[in-house]
Amino acid sequence: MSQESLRTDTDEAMGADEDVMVEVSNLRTYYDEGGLLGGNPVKAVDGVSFEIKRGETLGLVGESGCGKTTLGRTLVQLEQATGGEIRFDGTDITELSGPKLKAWRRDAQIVFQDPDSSLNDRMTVGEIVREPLDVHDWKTPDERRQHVRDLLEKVGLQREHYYRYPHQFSGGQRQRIGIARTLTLEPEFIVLDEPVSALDVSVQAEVINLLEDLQDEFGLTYLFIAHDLSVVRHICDRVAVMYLGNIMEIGPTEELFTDPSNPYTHALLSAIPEPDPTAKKNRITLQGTPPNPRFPPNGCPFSTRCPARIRPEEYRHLSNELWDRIDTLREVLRERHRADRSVSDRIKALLGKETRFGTIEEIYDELFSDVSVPEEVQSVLDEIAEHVRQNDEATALEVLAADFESVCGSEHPEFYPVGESNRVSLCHRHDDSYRDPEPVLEERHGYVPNE
Ligand SMILES: Nc1ncnc2c1ncn2[C@@H]1O[C@H](COP(=O)(O)OP(=O)(O)OP(=O)(O)O)[C@@H](O)[C@H]1O
Repeated sequence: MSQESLRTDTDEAMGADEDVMVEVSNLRTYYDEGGLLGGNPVKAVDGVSFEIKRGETLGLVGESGCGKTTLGRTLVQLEQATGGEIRFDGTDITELSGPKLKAWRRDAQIVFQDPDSSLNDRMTVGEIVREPLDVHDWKTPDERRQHVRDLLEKVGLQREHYYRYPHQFSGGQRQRIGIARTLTLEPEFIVLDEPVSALDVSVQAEVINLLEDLQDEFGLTYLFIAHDLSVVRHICDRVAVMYLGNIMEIGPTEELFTDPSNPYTHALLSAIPEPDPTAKKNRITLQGTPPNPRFPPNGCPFSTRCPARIRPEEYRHLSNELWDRIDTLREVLRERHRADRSVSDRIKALLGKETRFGTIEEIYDELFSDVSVPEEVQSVLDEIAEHVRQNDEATALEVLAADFESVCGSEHPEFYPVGESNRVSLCHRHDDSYRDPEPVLEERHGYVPNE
């Protein structure tokens, strides 16, 4: 489905007259692009599109390093977008500069995870909270002081705290100071980047309640970045699930939690710890770690770890175990292909001596010695081994892809409408030509959603 038809469908599902505040289209934020050494940039945010409605809280979840902070920082222009658009009430803010950018910055603020590192210990609380007003030359000094004292009260501190220093406060109180500072210029939109993760569990709920109260009082719109899925479920109206710079699924919170569609959402939700330690947990265990965002896989971003990856029809009879080993071989070859061999490794390889890479025989011994490998698979493995012996991992990967690859490894999926509200999910399995993720997850991993 194209982005355009996706938008139309989603608009219909959500009610086209909803008041959209932020519209993000095909946004990319790359680091180290065109650096001195050239090479591949870090694709921290790699083409995301979504909307945030006025007054709502959109949650952003995903494993560490998937690009959540970069996306949040790009939305408030602390990071420069590499491509795409961010429209706030229709204006593309990636195009703003100079006084126009400065004026817009009043409307969008960010609360950081760690109140300790975001507050200057040599300034009084009053100076910290007042600073944005000074920068923007807001009204008179007297009115600024008055406004700051009012704000301290609003965030649950006292007016007298104006002359104290941050180190005189607890972690929860320091986060309240940070929140007061973001409110000084009366923003409409706030990115909350893991605002309670650094706090004691006992004060997390208080700060969450404060954020909810402030949202009601000032009509704020939030992007709420979090690791803790139970907090997200409590506070967010909708949730976006991110993996390797992409949004994999986005939709209303309760629906997404009770009826996930994307294999990655299934995996993420199945990893939530069970409150009852004796309960049998129905889990999907993801192998390995996410790929390096400098070298995202071709095709679907989740393809290298997907527990529901589509397999080529002609090899459907192979056992799950053998498929796991073939998938591992692909990852080993990808690693070897990317790894920069040291000079001494190159010399050793040229002299026919052992290098840290190990031989293909050792790898095959590890992977395939205890599984039954049919002849047609063995002949492909032999061909792959021959290329690896010539240090030609690129051709080895091509041979592997030609035989064992499916659409997941070759084509970037499109968004498909799923669930009751037509929320969207990025997965080839939503195409009618393939089986849905759920029966495949059950067959391969014994995983039954919501069991
Ligand atoms: N300034 C930078 N220069 C180069 N790479 C960066 C920079 N900042 C982040 N990255 C990389 O971009 C990717 C996304 O990082 P980001 O911090 O946005 O992820 P995240 O999902 O917020 O992670 P976490 O949950 O651990 O905070 C990571 O691979 C990270 O190493």
